[in-house]
Amino acid sequence: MPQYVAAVDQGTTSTRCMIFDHDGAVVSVGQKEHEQIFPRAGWVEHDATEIWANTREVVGQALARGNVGASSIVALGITNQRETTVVWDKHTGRPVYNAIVWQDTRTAAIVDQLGALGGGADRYKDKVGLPLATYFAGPKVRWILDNVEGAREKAESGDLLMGTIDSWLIWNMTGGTDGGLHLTDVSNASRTMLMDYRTLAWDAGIAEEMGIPMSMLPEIRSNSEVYGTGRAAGFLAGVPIAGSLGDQQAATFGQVCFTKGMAKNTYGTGNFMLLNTGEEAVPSKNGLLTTLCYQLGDAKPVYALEGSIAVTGSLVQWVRDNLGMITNAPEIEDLARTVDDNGGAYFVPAFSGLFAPHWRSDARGAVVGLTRYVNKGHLARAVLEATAYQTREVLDAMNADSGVDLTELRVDGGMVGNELLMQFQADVLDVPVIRPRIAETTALGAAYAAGLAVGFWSDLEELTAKWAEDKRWEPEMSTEERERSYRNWQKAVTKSLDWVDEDVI
Ligand SMILES: Nc1ncnc2c1ncn2[C@@H]1O[C@H](COP(=O)(O)OP(=O)(O)O)[C@@H](O)[C@H]1O
Ligand SMILES: O=P(O)(O)OC[C@H](O)CO
Repeated sequence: MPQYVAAVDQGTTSTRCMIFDHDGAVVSVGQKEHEQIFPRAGWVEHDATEIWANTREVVGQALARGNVGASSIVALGITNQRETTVVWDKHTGRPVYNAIVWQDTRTAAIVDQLGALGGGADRYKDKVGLPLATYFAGPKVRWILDNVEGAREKAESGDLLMGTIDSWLIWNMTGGTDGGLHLTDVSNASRTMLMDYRTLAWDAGIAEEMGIPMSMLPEIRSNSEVYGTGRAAGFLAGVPIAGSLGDQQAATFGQVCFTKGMAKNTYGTGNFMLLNTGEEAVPSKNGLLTTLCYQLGDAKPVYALEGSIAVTGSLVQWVRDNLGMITNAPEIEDLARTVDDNGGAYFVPAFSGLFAPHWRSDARGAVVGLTRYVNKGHLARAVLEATAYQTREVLDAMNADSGVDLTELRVDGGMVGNELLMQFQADVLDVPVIRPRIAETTALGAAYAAGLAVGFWSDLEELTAKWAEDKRWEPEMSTEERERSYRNWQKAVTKSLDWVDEDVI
């Protein structure tokens, strides 16, 4: 009987289940979008209960579409939108508040207060590798405990659990209120601001400063080991849950960036470039994050430098949903191809402030360079170019921090189907951009981690041999044009800064 590995990819916009065979080929897919909740400007929430229901549904869809029985699944891997935070009651299994999403900026005041204790944005950076920013999970827990009636008392009496989405799903999959396992993995834990990246243990001092009782925190485990088995009704009963990675680390794993100096860039809701720095954690001087890349069982952890960009594909969604300029995301390419250039317009999508390499929560979106000449086509170009320019900022920081001069960039994610963007990206970076044959690298990476843990695949060499190039874009732009347009982008960024103050929501 053929055997398979399943992966659940719980992303910002949708939840997917993908079933892979031994060659790493996709056998079937189930997918469902969930509601994006925007209660106020800058706030972004998900219903964690809906996410768990969707997870069960898409697993059922994938099994049915592939005509695969649960008994043929040798392992399940999980990968997830990172930093998005759930706090739930361990007796009822109900979240006390919606999940606060990674893009949400409501913790700006908490973050400022913590920085004011000394050290500013760098207060915890030496320990956790991250600047104080609204992006990360710890301050989101603090906000829930401060703002949801009764939550702090319950947390202090040990009745509440916190987790990123991996923890929430694993707890539910393994039985929930009936003995569900409360754990997370090193990659997700490294996004909380609560884990010391050297010891891979929670830092009690930081948790205390953030007002988070240690009893809420999950146990930290490696990315590839059998954590437990599926126990929830109707959910892969008895299947080993054997891999868990944050989605960007999973994509790095799926792109087989197993060697120091290899990097990938994922183009989804946001963009995330990760460079494998080997067993050495490299502190950043240029606005990048020092983060866990992966740890396989008892092996030494592998670290990464990461450039996180908050808004890339979600700008295309915004153009579709809020402006109605297009009816689906790929149409932006057709619109952009109606003109030859951006007509002088630059779009800085600082909807959640600016992440790497700026970390400016006071920034907000700006379109500059407008004249009566600019039309919809030019704006569509400016929207796509924003992704490429933000990636250039991150790549420059990556080269400066690591001393590695990247000679090519492996790409994946929903936006890499956009050929115009991929060519412009190669032009702006002046390095070739390469798309792999299996573009679903996030789910693949989680499947690889789970399959390795149960011996379905033997080692990293076997996985490396499965990677194959699909398409490559070579730089074509003149140096003069590249640098001229990039200077304009940098000027546009300055116009988005210093916008939020007490009068501006
Ligand atoms: N052809 C395209 N051109 C531009 N953007 C696209 C295209 N196809 C998808 N996108 C964008 O990519 C994102 C979806 O990518 P995906 O990797 O599925 O995201 P996530 O994992 O973050 O949910 C959406 O934000 C969408 O707007
Ligand atoms: O769900 P994605 O693919 O947009 O990824 C979100 C990131 O993990 C946020 O850090």
